Amino acid sequence: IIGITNSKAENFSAWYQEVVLKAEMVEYYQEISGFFVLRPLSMHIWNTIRKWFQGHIEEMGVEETSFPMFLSKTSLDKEKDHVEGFAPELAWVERAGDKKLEVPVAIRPTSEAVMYPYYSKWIRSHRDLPLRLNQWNSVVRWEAKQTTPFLRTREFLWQEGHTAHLTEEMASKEVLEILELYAGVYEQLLAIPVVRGTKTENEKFAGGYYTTTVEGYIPSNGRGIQGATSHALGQNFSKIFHITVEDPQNKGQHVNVWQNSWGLSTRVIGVMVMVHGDNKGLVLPPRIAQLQVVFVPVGINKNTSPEDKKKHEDQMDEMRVTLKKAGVRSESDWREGYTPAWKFNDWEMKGVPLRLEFGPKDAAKEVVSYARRDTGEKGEVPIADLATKIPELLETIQADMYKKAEISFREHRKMITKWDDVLPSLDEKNLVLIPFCLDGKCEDRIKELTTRADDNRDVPENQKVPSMGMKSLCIPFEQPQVNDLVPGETACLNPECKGKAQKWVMFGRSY
Ligand SMILES: O=C1CCCN[C@@H]1CCCn1cnc2cc(F)c(Cl)cc2c1=O
Ligand SMILES: [Mg+2]
Repeated sequence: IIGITNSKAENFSAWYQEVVLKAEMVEYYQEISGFFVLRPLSMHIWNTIRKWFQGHIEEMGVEETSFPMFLSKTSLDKEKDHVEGFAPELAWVERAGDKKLEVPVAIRPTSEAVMYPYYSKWIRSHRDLPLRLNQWNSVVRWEAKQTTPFLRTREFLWQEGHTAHLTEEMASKEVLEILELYAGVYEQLLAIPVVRGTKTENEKFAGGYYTTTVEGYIPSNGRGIQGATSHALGQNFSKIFHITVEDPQNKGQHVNVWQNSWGLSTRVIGVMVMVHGDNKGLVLPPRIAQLQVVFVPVGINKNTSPEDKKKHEDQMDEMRVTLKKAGVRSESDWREGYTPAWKFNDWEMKGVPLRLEFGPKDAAKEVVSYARRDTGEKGEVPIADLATKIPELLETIQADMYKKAEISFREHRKMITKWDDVLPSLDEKNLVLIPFCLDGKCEDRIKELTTRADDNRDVPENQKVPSMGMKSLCIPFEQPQVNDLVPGETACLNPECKGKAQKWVMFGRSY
């Protein structure tokens, strides 16, 4: 059979793996586990994101760089306090050919330690600021947990931006500008809504000052997922790596620069698959679809005369030219020996946003019949109107996909003011907004209190209720304007906590 055999609702992880394989997005790298091949469909999505993001950061004055992919042990030891937690993820090269390396080198898991010694060398005067460099590369983190395509892989493509500023204000302004671009990648390109906020102390980048984040929501299992992060590093790294400039305000004094670092990875593709995919397979938002429209000839068979077939082909080619001029990426599927129905399934599995069926009856009426991949809605478009109606239809599909995901996310963000309502709400696939004291120990306890003893043993796979506890996802910039939380007065929701709530914090089971 072609098509997806796993049901998204019944077995989400099996469904996901089947979709990314059958839609020809990835291949498992059989030789070494945790690594994957990105195939053209995925690379088109990544390159569309890259072009969009690159255009925007160039406007901001960010320049591109490329640093070596290896870290020396010495430079890693400089920041050993924050590296220690990550040590198990580091991949090392100990030998070249049959020669042992004097000093083993690590493959970059991120590039702070590679880049910042050179920031120290290049940044002398405040006129060298702001220094803003970004690199598009891949990094390796030898994950111990189960890997899965796009979402958790031992190597992934990303961009990592690293900037240095004279003042905290200039740095913090950029942190938010970049975060807004990350939100744009999700909301403008991938039709996925995200909540913008700040990470709590427990969840932020330990080496940094504060972390801002865009958080996504996966309706199938009600879990939150970190979309991308934009960190203010404060002066932490400029102290470690001695990146200073002479203070223009008072000569002779040296100040440590204020730094940011920000990253978005191919994880975004996995989020898109999970949010929009269905039981027929991938559903691609038109703006990132390599193939936006596929023409499938119908009503053509062995009884069709050669001249009629030729005429039909010419008409379809003409329509494709019209669409190309209108900026629409389309193909015709003239594969021999496959029925239209087979072709419909195949293109639906690959997520093509819009199918145009064209047969002799359509030709006689001078129309083409369409079928939307997101809703299945069918209709007709006069051939004469293709150049305007098809781009409009694609934009409608893009907007409707976003709207559907936005409603689903909004309806599954619940403000909770009674502790006993938390678990039932999580079990209904919600994220929760709770009055929280912001204390890291309290957060640890909340995770424990919401971890269900694994009494799922005898429950069939698709009824298994996740037993994982809830983590904080972010402190949303947009705080609910209700008087259920008076900062410093309302109690923290954790029944064991004596503290006072400071903020509404979004918690949930998460990736
Ligand atoms: O998230 C970003 C955006 C782009 C630039 N970097 C930051 C922070 C990265 C944190 N992080 C994340 N993972 C790591 C894994 C490691 F093995 C080591 Cl040694 C360090 C880290 C580590 O610092
Ligand atoms: Mg990690």
